[in-house]
Amino acid sequence: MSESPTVLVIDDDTDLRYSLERVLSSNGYNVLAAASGEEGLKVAEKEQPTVILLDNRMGGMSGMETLQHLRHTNRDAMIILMTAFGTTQTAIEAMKFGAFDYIIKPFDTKKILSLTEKALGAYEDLNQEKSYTPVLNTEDYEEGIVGSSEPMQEVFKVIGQVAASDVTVMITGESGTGKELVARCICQHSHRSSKPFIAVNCAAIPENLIESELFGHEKGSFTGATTQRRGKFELCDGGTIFLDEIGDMTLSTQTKILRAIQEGEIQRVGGTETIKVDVRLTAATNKDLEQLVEEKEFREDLYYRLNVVRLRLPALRERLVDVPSLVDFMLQKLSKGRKTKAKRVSEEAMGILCGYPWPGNVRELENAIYRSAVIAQGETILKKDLPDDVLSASKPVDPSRLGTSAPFEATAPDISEQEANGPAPVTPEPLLGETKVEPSSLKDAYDMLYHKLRETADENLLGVLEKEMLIRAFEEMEGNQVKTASLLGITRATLRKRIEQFDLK
Ligand SMILES: Nc1ncnc2c1ncn2[C@@H]1O[C@H](COP(=O)(O)OP(=O)(O)OP(=O)(O)O)[C@@H](O)[C@H]1O
Repeated sequence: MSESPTVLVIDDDTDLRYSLERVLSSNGYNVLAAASGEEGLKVAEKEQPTVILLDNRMGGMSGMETLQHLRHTNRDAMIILMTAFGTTQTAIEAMKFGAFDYIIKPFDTKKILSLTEKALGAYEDLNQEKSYTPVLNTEDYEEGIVGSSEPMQEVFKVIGQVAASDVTVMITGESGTGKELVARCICQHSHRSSKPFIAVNCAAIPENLIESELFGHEKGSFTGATTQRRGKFELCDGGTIFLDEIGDMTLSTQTKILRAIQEGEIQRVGGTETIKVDVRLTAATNKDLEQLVEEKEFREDLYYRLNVVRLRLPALRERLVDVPSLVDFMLQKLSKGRKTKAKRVSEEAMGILCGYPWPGNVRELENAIYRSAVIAQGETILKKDLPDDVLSASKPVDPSRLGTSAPFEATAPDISEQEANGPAPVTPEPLLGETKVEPSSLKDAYDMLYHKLRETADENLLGVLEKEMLIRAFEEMEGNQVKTASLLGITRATLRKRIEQFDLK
């Protein structure tokens, strides 16, 4: 095979074919030509060119048809469709059938050369980049919850411990961490698994409708109640109800929920009949319920009832080690559903995904992977396919260096079991100094510190850091200003200024 990259021109226009051959070969390409789709397919299969310039309008097999055949015989080739009609439909079709790009005729030499160059670059990226091969525990895939990091293993343990009993489980964690997924998993592993699981997002239902949604209503109980309707608690009898965003309910609804779980009884809106229900409750919130209790916005007795077992889901940035398996799981799901053809991620792209703090957690990762898989030209997602916000904010890491524990911070789920009638202790979120897993290197320590600071301070990061360093250095030097200044590498005068500035006297 020739050293120079091979370009195949498929066009039934002899003049254009000839000029393309001339331009491309004088720019160092090894050029092959075919005068029809049928002929082009034969040459392409035999010669496996890197780039194919394909005319859309040809007698016999059309460009679009040829393109579809080529995608089977020449999977990695970069195909540029040449079309005289630049319609949106042609563009969409061409990309849908896996073209690298398309160009509208007539075009100038510079344009076709630069596009060919670009296609060649993409080909090289695709073939030279090693794809990342994660070590996976595919058993998790069947459960639908992926995570081999220490914090997730703790979560799984708690799920196992609580699933068999009927205790109320309160799931906390940032948005997108998988609270609903965990609630479903608890239900699947309980004796209620054959009964309904119903999820209700309390924040998404208007205040005046939430009670009717949960407990049902009698005909004529309010304007619009034209028939009797059963609510979620009744529909869920024998099963598990998941109340998401429970912190968003009015006090009156809270009272009724308390009765439903305490007495196992409900009343439809506008009704007098007491209906027995047997429902296991799981609930979630990303609000500070303790604060709501203090502000009398949330009933204290309900709070304690809900907190029989409390499960805190770690943010994804606390368990970046799970990113490779989550990505693989997501890609498998997508390709099974035939939504995309991407099957893997290049090593470089995986490094970027593992170095991004994912403020929107697994949901954000899911969206990013879906988008990248749609954009990817071949079976491998490359750096260029990743969303801009991920590319710009990521500090790429070597995925294999992430180890088995969380890189930034590992916090065991916040679980506290209590007897049904006793209050559950409220476990505060861990503080900066309470990180349970040692960072494996100084770089990890800086990463961890940086992300912690980003969570707590919106600006003046250096100022916050400086103050903390100063306090610690002072403690170590037992308040000796000369030694502290020398340790910090500043003059005593600067130290005094900082003491005043940070009010440390
Ligand atoms: N560990 C996980 N493994 C696989 N997929 C996950 C995992 N965690 C979350 N997901 C996926 O991420 C998406 C968001 O999860 P889910 O809706 O359960 O989050 P949430 O915490 O309930 O979010 P919100 O607070 O916004 O309601 C879902 O599509 C879910 O399937």
